[in-house]
Amino acid sequence: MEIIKIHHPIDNNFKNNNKCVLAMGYFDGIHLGHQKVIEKAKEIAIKKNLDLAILTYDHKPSIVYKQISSHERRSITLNDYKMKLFKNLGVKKVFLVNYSFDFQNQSPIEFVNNYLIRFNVDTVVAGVDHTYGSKDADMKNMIGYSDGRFDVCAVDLSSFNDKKISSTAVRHNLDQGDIKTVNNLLGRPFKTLGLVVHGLARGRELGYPTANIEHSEFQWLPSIGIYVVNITIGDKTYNGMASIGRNVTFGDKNPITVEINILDFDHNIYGENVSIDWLYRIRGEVKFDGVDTLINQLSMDEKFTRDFFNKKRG
Ligand SMILES: Cc1cc2nc3c(=O)[nH]c(=O)nc-3n(C[C@H](O)[C@H](O)[C@H](O)COP(=O)(O)O)c2cc1C
Ligand SMILES: Nc1ncnc2c1ncn2[C@@H]1O[C@H](COP(=O)(O)OP(=O)(O)O)[C@@H](O)[C@H]1O
Repeated sequence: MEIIKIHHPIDNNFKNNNKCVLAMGYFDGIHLGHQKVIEKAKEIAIKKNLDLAILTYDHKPSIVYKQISSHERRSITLNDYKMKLFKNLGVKKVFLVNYSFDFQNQSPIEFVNNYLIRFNVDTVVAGVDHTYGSKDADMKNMIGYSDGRFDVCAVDLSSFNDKKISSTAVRHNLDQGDIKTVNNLLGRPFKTLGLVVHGLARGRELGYPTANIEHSEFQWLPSIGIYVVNITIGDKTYNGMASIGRNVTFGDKNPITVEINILDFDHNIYGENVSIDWLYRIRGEVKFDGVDTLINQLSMDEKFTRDFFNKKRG
């Protein structure tokens, strides 16, 4: 898969040689609704024997419109992982556009002429509610802007349990810690990438060593709580139980850390790049009155986690 980074204004000489079917969107999360849009584009591309391409943006378009908090600034899928998911969906080419004030300030017809025509589009596919800049830049009007030069396909919104599937819904459920719903909306386990760093070396004294995972500040994480996870190191995947929290038993002012005790595992993994699949929320974080009650709870969490994986297998 080729990734073409574009800064506005796009080079006058830019021309994509192969005709393509283009799916457009920021696609944060690549949830089932996004997948339906990309699958539709893929279906058309296969039928017409053309390349499947994506037009997406390097950061959230909303940062151009207003000041957003560092909490809102985060994404469900960071760019590297997003590109991997596109590749898995059969995408040949990604046009990764720097979303800036000048880019969004183009008129819709300028956007079509500057970008879509240069991308050599045969068909443009997006969700019915997709917009691509200022006023009137919607999918209904796209047919007029195309002026017969390409086809336009607006894909109906997908729903789950009668509710619209959206990135907002995924983020809301992450904030609620409702991983089961998150994973239903994504159609796969929610995944984050991170690096194993040193903590306070308290875990091994508790009998539950925990790999401390450093994340990108731009990664949207599940809310504080205890979760069943899979952790992948290299090409091996292990079962584990994770804590996202402030380790409140040891003080109220600790920073939020992500820590994972890996079951049936005993190895030094500092410095490993790992990926975590978030599978189930066990409970909230509790301030215990001492180390013994925390250890007792950890052994119950371990039992819950083992049962979870045994049931999955059975
Ligand atoms: C499954 C699991 C559940 C945990 N639950 C709690 C909890 O409810 N309350 C708490 O204060 N700490 C909890 N912890 C965090 C431990 O306090 C933490 O792992 C320990 O302080 C080790 O920290 P260290 O990695 O800095 O050595 C939990 C950790 C794990 C792995
Ligand atoms: N079962 C295990 N789960 C997690 N980490 C383990 C395990 N066995 C060994 N380790 C190693 O021990 C480290 C965690 O030990 P811990 O005492 O909690 O120290 P720290 O506070 O530095 O994380 C991990 O980063 C990893 O290198």
